[in-house]
Amino acid sequence: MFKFCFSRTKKNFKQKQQRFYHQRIPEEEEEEGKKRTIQSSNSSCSIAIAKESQQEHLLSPEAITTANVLRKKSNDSLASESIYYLDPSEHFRPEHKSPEEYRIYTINQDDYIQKRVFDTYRLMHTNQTLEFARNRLHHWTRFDKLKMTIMDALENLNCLVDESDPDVDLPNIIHAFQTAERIREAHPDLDWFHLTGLIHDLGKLMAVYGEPQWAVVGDTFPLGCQVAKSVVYAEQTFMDNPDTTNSDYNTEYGIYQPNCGLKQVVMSWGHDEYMYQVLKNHPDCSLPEQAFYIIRFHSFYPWHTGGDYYHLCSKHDLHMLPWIREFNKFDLYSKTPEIPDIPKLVPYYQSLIDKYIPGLVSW
Ligand SMILES: O[C@H]1[C@H](O)[C@@H](O)[C@H](O)[C@@H](O)[C@H]1O
Ligand SMILES: [Fe+2]
Repeated sequence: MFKFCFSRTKKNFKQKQQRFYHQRIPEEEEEEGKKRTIQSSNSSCSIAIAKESQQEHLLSPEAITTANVLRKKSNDSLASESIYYLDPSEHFRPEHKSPEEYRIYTINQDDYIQKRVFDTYRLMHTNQTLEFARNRLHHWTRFDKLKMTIMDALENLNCLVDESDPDVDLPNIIHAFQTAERIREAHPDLDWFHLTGLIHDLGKLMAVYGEPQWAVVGDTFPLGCQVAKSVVYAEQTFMDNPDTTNSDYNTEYGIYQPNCGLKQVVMSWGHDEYMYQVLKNHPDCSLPEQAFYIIRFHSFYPWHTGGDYYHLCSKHDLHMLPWIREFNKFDLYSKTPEIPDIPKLVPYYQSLIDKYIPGLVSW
């Protein structure tokens, strides 16, 4: 049984209050909810990953798997432990944004979201080197961390707020269902596409299990070659990255051959590549090729939206680009304050999981 709650600092909650209708869950109900979730949760998933990091916006894995109280913990000292329930019945909030109001990246340190986004990219662009990405690929593609179904993995996204995203300040599971439902509305017959929308960001699970957000979330970019201008904060955030002064890596092609194809390119390490690898490794995954491709490159904005890096693309990449662009519309513009009625949607998406990615998945 899904329950979508999270606690907020008083300050943040005030901001949120302007955007959401919510309802405080009284203490007894909170306890009740806890019991219900424990009874119905699948507690069998084993966790073999170090649980060292208790980062902001993350709940410890124990808390998720044992109590399964789906709420977000803040490190802010003002944090109240109040639990708020986002009421899914209140659709159609007034303040929808126009397309131009999405993906705003400024260096305004007074805006807490912009500051959070900038800080995440600063860390990412300082620490993502070719060597780092190769190392993380090796680490995460051992698939020896845990075994968990797709639905349980999704549930874990309940406690992750993506710190790189200026357009979402909600747990990522909400974004998953928002994207999936938008695709379903526009392409009712493409059930694999609905499921792709639902799981495209599932690789962010790495952040719940210890990987810092700068190595999980955010737009991706190729390593081992020059950074293009369309990479967000390209001018302000790469000065401390050692690869930018390595003469093997800082030319237009760097280590790559012309039109070698994106599958040859080492991208900055993150949730796209990880989820692609997880699905590729799952023996019973029957999603079509487009789904794999969308999942692998949906965050490569400097290419699919910025128009850079075409010199590394193969014909196949160009052939797949329309799918990425089609997907991107729903991924990006579904980021609204409308909260989908997730429990109601679960049976439909469970049927798609059973069809395309059944069973326990190795993470
Ligand atoms: O695909 C998206 C996109 O790249 C966003 O810009 C980023 O903030 C998110 O982390 C990612 O999931
Ligand atoms: Fe993503």
